[in-house]
Amino acid sequence: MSSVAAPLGARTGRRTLLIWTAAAVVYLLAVFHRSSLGVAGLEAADRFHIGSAALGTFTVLQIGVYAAMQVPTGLLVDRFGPRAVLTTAAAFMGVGQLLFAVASAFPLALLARATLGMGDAMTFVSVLRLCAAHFPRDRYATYTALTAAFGMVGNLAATVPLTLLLDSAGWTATFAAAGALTSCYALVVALRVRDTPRGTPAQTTALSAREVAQHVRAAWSVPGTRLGFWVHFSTMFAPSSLGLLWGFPYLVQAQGMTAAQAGSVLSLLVLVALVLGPAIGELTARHPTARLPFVWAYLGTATAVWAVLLGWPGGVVPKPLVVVAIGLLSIGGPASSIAFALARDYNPIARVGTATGVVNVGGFCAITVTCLSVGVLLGGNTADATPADFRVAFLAIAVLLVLGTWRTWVWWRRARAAVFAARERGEAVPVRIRRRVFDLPALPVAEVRPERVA
Ligand SMILES: N[C@@H](Cc1c[nH]cn1)C(=O)NCC(=O)O
Repeated sequence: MSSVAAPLGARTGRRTLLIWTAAAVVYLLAVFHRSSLGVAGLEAADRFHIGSAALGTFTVLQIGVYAAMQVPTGLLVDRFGPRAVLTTAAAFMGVGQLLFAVASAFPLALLARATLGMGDAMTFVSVLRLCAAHFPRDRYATYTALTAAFGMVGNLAATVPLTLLLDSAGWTATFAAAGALTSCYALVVALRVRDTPRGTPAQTTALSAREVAQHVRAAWSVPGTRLGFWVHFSTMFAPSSLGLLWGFPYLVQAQGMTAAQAGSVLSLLVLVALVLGPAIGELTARHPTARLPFVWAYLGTATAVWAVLLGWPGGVVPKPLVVVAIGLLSIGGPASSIAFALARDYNPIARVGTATGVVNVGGFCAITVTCLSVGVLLGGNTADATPADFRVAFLAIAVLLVLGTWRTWVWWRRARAAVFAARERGEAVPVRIRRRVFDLPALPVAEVRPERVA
């Protein structure tokens, strides 16, 4: 299958940038809606008469729905194109938020958040599929990172601006306005977004039920996709789990910070990602061979950070060290975007949506497992948890980090072996790498099917 994306080194036109911006705004809205409970948590507890455990259910449900929807989303976007899926995503998020605005009972509110989660789930993969079609391969990492930066802006909008709106306009008006605006934006997407550059054919494929399974299997069996899955798994879950659920109680209850201090420290997760993300995207776009060394540097740093946080006697760490630790962990968000460049590089364009969905499952599975495990290990009563309790509960993060690092190592070596084998067959490979002492011995050529390496 050939790629009809723009050629390498091609200039990006104004029209392409407008199409991408219209699509990336949907992701900005998705992250805004996703994060909106962060500042509305106390009000939600009051409104739905629920405690902190039930409040956590909102987050776990939303992230669980998101993870479960990634492969279906990838398939949908490969079948119908990003415009149709993004339009549906904006409509889902709008309806979900409108429902949340008027819900006064917990079950209805859960349904609203699940609807929102469905829309959210359809967004990022669609925007990246659009990037793959509109930008040359050597700009993909840059636009992936810039798309992620739009998300960070959405996250920021869900902090102080949303707090002010909630304070002045109240729950129903605020969420109804956010929902209505998002529903209307679905129209903008339908009218403005184009799946492919002008003059190029559609890149969608209709598949039978049997072919759907083959399509997913084909994406999953590519060593580059599998490496992306584990890179995403290992890098993104810690900063996201802290930002979405456990960071605030950890900083307040285990580290003795005030609510305001904890909020400021957690805002580092967004600010560092916003500033460093595009720089990391540009660096890895220019130097694809730096992708995995960067991931290893992050994983080494994260291991050291957790060793300090969890190994500190008594569990109460000096505050400046906590700030540095959170700052370093926040690099995991931008580092996780490297995983999408791997999916893009090692899959044909018609399968990039599905491969991106597969990769995105990695991080969100790890976030779901972390959020649930930490809650279970804390014993359900977060309000009474001590620093020692948090140390035990956060061991779940250490376990997932070790698992993710090990699998990344395994699939890195396999992906490199596949690249060497493809090169020996005279095929074009996306990165120029040299054999190292840690590389696997050369695979028999028959073990690496041609379509595994683009
Ligand atoms: N790579 C992340 C996004 C990110 C980048 N910088 C900080 N976070 C990702 O996988 N996003 C998917 C999503 O739907 O948010």
